[in-house]
Amino acid sequence: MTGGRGTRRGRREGTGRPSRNTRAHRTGGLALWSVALWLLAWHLAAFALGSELLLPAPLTVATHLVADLAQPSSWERIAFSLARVVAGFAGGMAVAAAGAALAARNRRLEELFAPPITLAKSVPVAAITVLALVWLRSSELSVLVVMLVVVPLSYEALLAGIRACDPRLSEMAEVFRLGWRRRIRFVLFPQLAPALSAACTTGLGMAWKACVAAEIIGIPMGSVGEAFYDAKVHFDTADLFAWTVAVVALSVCMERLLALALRALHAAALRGPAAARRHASDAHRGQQAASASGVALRLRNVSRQFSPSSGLGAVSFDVAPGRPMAVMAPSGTGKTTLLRIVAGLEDADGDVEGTEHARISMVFQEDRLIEGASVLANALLAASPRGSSPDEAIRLLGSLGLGSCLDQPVATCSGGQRRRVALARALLAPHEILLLDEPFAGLDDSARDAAAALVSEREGRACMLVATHDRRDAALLGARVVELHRAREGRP
Ligand SMILES: Nc1ncnc2c1ncn2[C@@H]1O[C@H](COP(=O)(O)OP(=O)(O)OP(=O)(O)O)[C@@H](O)[C@H]1O
Repeated sequence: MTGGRGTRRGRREGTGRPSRNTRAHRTGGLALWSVALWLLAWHLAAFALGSELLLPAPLTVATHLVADLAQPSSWERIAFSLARVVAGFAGGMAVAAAGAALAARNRRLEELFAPPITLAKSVPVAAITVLALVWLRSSELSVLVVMLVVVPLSYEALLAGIRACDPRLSEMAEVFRLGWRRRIRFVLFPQLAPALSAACTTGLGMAWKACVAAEIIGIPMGSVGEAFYDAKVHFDTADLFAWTVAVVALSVCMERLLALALRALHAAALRGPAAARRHASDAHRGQQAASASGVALRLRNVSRQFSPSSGLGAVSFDVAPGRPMAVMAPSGTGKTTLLRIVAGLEDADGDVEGTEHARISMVFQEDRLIEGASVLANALLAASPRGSSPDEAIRLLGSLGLGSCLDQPVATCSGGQRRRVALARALLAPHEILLLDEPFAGLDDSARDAAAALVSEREGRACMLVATHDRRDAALLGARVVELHRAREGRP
């Protein structure tokens, strides 16, 4: 069995202090020694120049900064500009997210958005600011300028992120009919998190730059930009540097806070249904996921031609509830294609009856798990809150030999463990039709026997269709066998 290996890996991942590499990664490479070295270089340069007007020393700047921050009016300035940065950033992110979601669905919309995005990317901040001054008061100006800087950056990062999402996970969500909350939380958000994080951090850094630049031009009263302007006209270079340091510190702090918040949100999202374990009731004990079925699956002349030499040849058979059917054929004959047709993921010629009102559950050819989520959260992903309880999931996972790694992220599980998680998810999802594509691939003999026994015991009333290369699987599940034939040109 492979459980031990996975558990050890899980312990490595799950506990202990972060490694040096992780810590360096989390600080974004801003190591203390490096900052100290650059401060020293600044100090030496200021000493060599010997002119406070041209380049004040770091200590002088620090003194000015402390003096500035001791005045309540400085905090009012910071609050004024911060509010505009936050408003522009939030508005920009919202516009970018909506635009990217629309553009990802429709190429025409992407083409429509391309010119304004290119324009917003290439027009200088100063030009936008001067133009915007024609329409807006200087106090509102920075919100618009920040938005115009944040939108193109975030739009492109988010669009690339959406495009990189795994369509196989979307199919999984479709087959299990996951509600929109679970889709966003488990399918979309974990995949988009890196793009979202990149968009947020670069967007926020640019937001401060754009806001201060707009304020230096528009000079709204009581803003950070006005402080910059005042320092400039009074040749107070030290004050200019002090405000620059304040803005950089604010920008970096906000960036870090946002990254932390996103990481926490990501972790919380993936904890998912497993958290419900604490509140599990025993009310559902012994209840089976498969509903009383009565559904019969009828296939008549079902075929799918992908090319003259590949696809599924015409096939007709019935699957009655409680009478499993195994489709067997050499590799490339169309077993997966047939299961995908029944699941509604593939168009086909011929008739498929019995799926219209039936709920379908499936073990896909690939595991299609939510990588960052735990074994238990994955198993419960498609379970109905009113159907399978966390207690039932824990018992089922225990029967499959996964009792010791319930909280382990599936990304750290072995191939055989992952296969059993995918099987548990399919068994716990409410269904009348169960489609199993090579369900025991990667399992050793004893794990295969145990898994097959569990499936037979639980699925007494479901319509079960299994694709396999192996006659033993059919025998273990007590399934009748239907042989498939390869599609031939001109003869489906
Ligand atoms: N979307 C597709 N576009 C083009 N050809 C496809 C597509 N899906 C499957 N095929 C082709 O159809 C044939 C049947 O594929 P399928 O995956 O259904 O076979 P299989 O019997 O499940 O094979 P295996 O046992 O290796 O998984 C293959 O030749 C495959 O290349």
